[in-house]
Amino acid sequence: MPVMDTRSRIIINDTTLRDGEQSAGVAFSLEEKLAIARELDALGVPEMEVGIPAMGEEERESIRAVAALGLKAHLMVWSRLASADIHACAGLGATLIDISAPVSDQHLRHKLGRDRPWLLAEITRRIAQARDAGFEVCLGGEDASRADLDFLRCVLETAERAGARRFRFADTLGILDPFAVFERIAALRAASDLEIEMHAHDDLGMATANTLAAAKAGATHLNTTVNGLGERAGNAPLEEVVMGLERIYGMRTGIDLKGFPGVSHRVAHASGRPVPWQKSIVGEGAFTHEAGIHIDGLIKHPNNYQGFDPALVGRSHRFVLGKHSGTHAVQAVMANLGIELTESAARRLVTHLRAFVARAKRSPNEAELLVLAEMTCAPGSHPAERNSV
Ligand SMILES: CC(=O)SCCNC(=O)CCNC(=O)[C@H](O)C(C)(C)COP(=O)(O)OP(=O)(O)OC[C@H]1O[C@@H](n2cnc3c(N)ncnc32)[C@H](O)[C@@H]1OP(=O)(O)O
Ligand SMILES: O=C(O)CCC(=O)C(=O)O
Repeated sequence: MPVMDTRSRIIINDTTLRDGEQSAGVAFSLEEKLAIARELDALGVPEMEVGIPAMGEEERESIRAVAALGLKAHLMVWSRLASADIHACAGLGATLIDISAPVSDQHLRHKLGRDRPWLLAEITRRIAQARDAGFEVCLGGEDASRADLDFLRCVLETAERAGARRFRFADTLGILDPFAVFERIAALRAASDLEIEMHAHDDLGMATANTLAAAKAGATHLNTTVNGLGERAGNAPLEEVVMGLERIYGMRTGIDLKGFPGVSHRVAHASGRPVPWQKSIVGEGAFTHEAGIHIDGLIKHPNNYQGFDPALVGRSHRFVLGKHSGTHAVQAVMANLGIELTESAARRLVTHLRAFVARAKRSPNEAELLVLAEMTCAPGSHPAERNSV
């Protein structure tokens, strides 16, 4: 098993503006595209895939506008394995091109109506064309997960000979698991000097794990999208991949983790795809606690119930009271509202809380909590146990 060199730096190639926008029904306005590009650049994302020039003049204009921002990030454009597509990519200000080549027999036969020899010859021709147009070339291996591994080795060899610098391994349908990704990327790593970029989809909920497995097997570049936005079930989320690399493997990506909430909010708003409440890192619930034992543990020492400090990603712990609250949580939350409760008053409040949540199917807000506290401490309900502060 090849061991990843944790001193090397993995390059994030974020494709929110290409595969992210391919999410059904999503269309960024020019202003939204520019704002997302600026924000990703400010976070230190080193590469961005910013669009598909073959789509037409409006798309090309938006790519020119992103390039005109003069960002630090290198810009990539996406192209089919077709002369006209590559031609459309020229002169827009992007330095990198991803030329997408379907590499599985399924796609070759049943999508393009072609065969393997045709593909190898076409790869050579189109990479030469893109190099002549001044591009650094990534050959995109569409449906690489279903491609024959020996043929894939041939594809990489052909691409390298033609002047490509990178091969993108696309798990187009999101069908691999991390062990299979590791094996395939390690095999290609051993066979080729090309940069290797992993492009994962989340159809089986494996996108982040597969992307990290690729990094461990020697991939040099990883595709991400903010919030995991993307085709069907989406792509590997930027925030998860970066945190996984940094926290699990100790690899620095150079990306400002504290900027995740801001860019997540911007992309959720621009795409009209809200972030699920429980979504890791950027979801509202990711650092929200109700369970009594957890809140008691967090009060005693944060490391009891945190895998990493939420401040690292610009977040903080939030305590809510509900069905699963314990007395320590009740005392802590009420103290924040200026009400000191004895343990026995807190116990009675827990009973009121449970009744409230069973009725309302949600946690009480601040005003409702104060009413519950009043009920708990009302005459006949041991008022001596409450000390307003
Ligand atoms: C897995 C991925 O994410 S790949 C990226 C997919 N992204 C998109 O499709 C979004 C943008 N797409 C578009 O705007 C349009 O599909 C366009 C402009 C690219 C093409 O539109 P059209 O010319 O109307 O073709 P249409 O989309 O109907 O069909 C796709 C054509 O591209 C061909 N094609 C598909 N992939 C490739 C490829 N990698 N290389 C060469 N040809 C390809 C198909 O075989 C088909 O060709 P055919 O007409 O000879 O059968
Ligand atoms: O560049 C490529 O070929 C990959 C395209 C893609 O988005 C995918 O296969 O999921």
